[in-house]
Amino acid sequence: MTFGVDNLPYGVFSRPGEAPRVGVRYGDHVLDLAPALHDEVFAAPSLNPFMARGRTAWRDTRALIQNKLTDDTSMTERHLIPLEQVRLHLPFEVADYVDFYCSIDHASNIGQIFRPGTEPLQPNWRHLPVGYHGRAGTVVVSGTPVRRPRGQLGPDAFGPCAKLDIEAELGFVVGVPTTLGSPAGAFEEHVFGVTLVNDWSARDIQAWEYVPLGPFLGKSFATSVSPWITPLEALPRIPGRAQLPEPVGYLRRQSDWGLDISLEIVLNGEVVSRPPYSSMYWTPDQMLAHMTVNGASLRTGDLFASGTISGPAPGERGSLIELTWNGSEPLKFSSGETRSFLEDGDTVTIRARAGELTLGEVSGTIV
Ligand SMILES: O=C(O)/C=C/C(=O)CC(=O)CC(=O)O
Ligand SMILES: [Ca+2]
Ligand SMILES: [Mg+2]
Repeated sequence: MTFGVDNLPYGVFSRPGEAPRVGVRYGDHVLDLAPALHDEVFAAPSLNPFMARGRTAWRDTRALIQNKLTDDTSMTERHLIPLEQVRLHLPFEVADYVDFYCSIDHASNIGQIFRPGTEPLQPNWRHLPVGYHGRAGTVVVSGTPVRRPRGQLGPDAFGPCAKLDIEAELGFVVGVPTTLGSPAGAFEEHVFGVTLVNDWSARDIQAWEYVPLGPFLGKSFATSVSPWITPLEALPRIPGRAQLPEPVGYLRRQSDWGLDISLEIVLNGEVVSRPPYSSMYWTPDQMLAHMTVNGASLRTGDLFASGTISGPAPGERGSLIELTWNGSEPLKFSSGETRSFLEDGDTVTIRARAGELTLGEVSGTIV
């Protein structure tokens, strides 16, 4: 089964006229958790109250659901709702949103495109996971239409973005908060699970506005996430890749948090790229350590994303600006159409697998 008992991602769903509540995906059904487990925490319209309970509760709940689905089938069948009957909502209330820049291949490509003739990686890049704070309020669930942004495109140019792009990323969702002034503990004590992210980017707005403070309006108009949060516990882990120079103390890895996740980017029904998460330079435990080393606190519902996932091969790039080399090498489709950047009506879907496990997909159409 595609979404079997080894997977069990969490989401928020409703049927027409019903209040949104928490469920778990099982095959082509959603298990309605509040009545199935007799626990009102799942009657909430977001995962936040459950995520705040912490790792022991996450583990116990997962084991309980697995037992009920395998042993207690008559009981659970009453609470399994076919997916086609439900609407899926934003699964958690997004507290803060941070976006990193952890792919060495993406950073090298973007450096060459935006700063030709200079060293593509900035001097800090191998010493810390570079990131910026994004806009939590414009994180939307998969399926939400994305309106082409307008803005300043240069000194005397204002209008609709002409270089609308995607960024295929993995997002990490925080369950357990910290208090202001104390750095976070172990990664697995705080992070509940992962979601696929499309960090829509207006390259022309970005290129003009972002010096020297970083991305602002070029990325704040919409960020899409998948409706299903895959629990960390379900994901196979691998060692992170070698890092040179060795990172400073607080960034040294304590355990393996590399993830062997294979992504696919689908544009109007055709696969245009296959980015491998295993090629990321900085691992998510390092992102969390960096984000909190100054004493900044975490809140339940914080989302931090990996940054665009690009592998070393041309067919593994996680954005159109890289895949088309800033529009100079347009993509060709079987219909004969070509694309440099997104046009109105285009639909982009990012999907992923971790070994045998399927992750929920994130999709959006430009309007
Ligand atoms: O290096 C630059 O000038 C620009 C970088 C990006 O646009 C990438 C970004 O926002 C972070 C990421 O997704 O990797
Ligand atoms: Ca990004
Ligand atoms: Mg964004």
